[in-house]
Amino acid sequence: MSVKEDLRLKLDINNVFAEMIGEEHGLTVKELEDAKEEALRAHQNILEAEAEGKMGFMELPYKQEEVVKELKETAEELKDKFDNFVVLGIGGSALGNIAVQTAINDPHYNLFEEARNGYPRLFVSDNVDPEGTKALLDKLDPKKTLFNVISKSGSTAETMSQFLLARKFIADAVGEENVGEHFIATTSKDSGYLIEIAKREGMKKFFIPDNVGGRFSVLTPVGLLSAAMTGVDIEELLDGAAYMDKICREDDFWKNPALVNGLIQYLAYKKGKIMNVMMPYSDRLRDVADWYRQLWAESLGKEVDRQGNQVNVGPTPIKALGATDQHSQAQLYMEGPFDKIITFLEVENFGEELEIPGAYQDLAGLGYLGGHSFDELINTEKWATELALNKRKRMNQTLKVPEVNEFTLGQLFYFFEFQTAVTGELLNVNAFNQPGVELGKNYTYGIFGRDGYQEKKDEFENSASHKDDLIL
Ligand SMILES: O=P(O)(O)OC[C@H]1O[C@H](O)[C@H](O)[C@@H](O)[C@@H]1O
Repeated sequence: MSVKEDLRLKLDINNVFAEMIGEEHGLTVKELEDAKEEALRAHQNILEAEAEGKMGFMELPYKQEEVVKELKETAEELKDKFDNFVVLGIGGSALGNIAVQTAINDPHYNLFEEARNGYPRLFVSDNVDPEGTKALLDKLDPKKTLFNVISKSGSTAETMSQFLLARKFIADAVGEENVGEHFIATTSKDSGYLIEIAKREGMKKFFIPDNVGGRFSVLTPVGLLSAAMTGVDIEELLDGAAYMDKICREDDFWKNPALVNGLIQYLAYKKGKIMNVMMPYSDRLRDVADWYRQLWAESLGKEVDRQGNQVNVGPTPIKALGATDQHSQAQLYMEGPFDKIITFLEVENFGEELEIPGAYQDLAGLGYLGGHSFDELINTEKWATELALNKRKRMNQTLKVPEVNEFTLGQLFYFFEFQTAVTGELLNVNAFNQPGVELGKNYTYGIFGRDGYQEKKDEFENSASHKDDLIL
């Protein structure tokens, strides 16, 4: 067995079957068998769309040699020049960066980390809360700070507002003429304002392929630059994705976990499991669940199907963290409505063997802990939760991650992206647009636009939908 085989993700779907959790709430193997042709058709459609150049995310593991070289050179050149590397982006232009950072560099990654191993500190600023935004700038020495503005559209209000502020912050410190050296733009090659600005200011630029949507873009320079700047092995990330891609191309249904799971998710949804919980038992995978939430929600939550019929479909993704949320969410998952399918992410080997010291042997309810290790404890808690869910007839399954590293993380990203495409096909929706979000963006623009902000705000507040609001 090669080293890479040792690192292959394993999907354990036993606990979705009726034999395990009961006729009424589970799926039967026959149901999957009967529907497997639908999944294979979905698979075929995806491969055909890929051949037409419409599935950009599937090209990423293979077609980025030049980009990877440039990313690595850039990181090598700039990592010593700057103490701080700040990503300005939102949604698909932020969540992947955070997920990589938490998984590979620091399981407790947050905005205020210390510098490590000669790499700059990474900050990801993905909101426009005035206090948070100001607090971040207060932490930075502008002369030692490099911003990476990420926006595929190049016009997202939150990101561009942050950019305008960051630009002034830098210009005030180093002068207008040097602004460009403190910014890298990651955007579409030829649409939107960011590319125009990048050219004007002489910024370094990286591009997001047109056929890769924001939420599928973690393995483009969107996610790869901050990874490279902080010492993550980006080639291993892409190798992991390529390895999973091969598995996802398998046209024997039962050998293709993305097909099997895409179909399970679809059938579960049809059976009323409209809530989709992702629960890693691992701090490192905490933000993968957050990244997945956007992927699943924006891809599958749709008003119309491919033929334009109103359908209003979409499972609601929920993120949880084991064991923490056993003490917050588990009660609902165990006894609440039968409307959930839970996916656990289980890590087989943690990087740390931490023993629980033995003491108080005379106290039976405590003495049993000593001598075990924390990795035994967290996984035992996961197994116990799984058993309790089975006893309550709750559909659940486990994706086993041999260990968390770049190669397995690349597999995880790719697996979920492919599975999302499959479930989108089965739901007969376009998994690659987000018209609902665009409407909100347009309203922001309409209200916030240059002229008459106050009048428009008053009009909005007095509009019919707000008139009857209860004022506390
Ligand atoms: O990268 P940008 O164009 O700035 O887009 C950032 C985000 O904007 C919207 O909210 C879209 O629905 C997301 O899919 C996207 O990731």
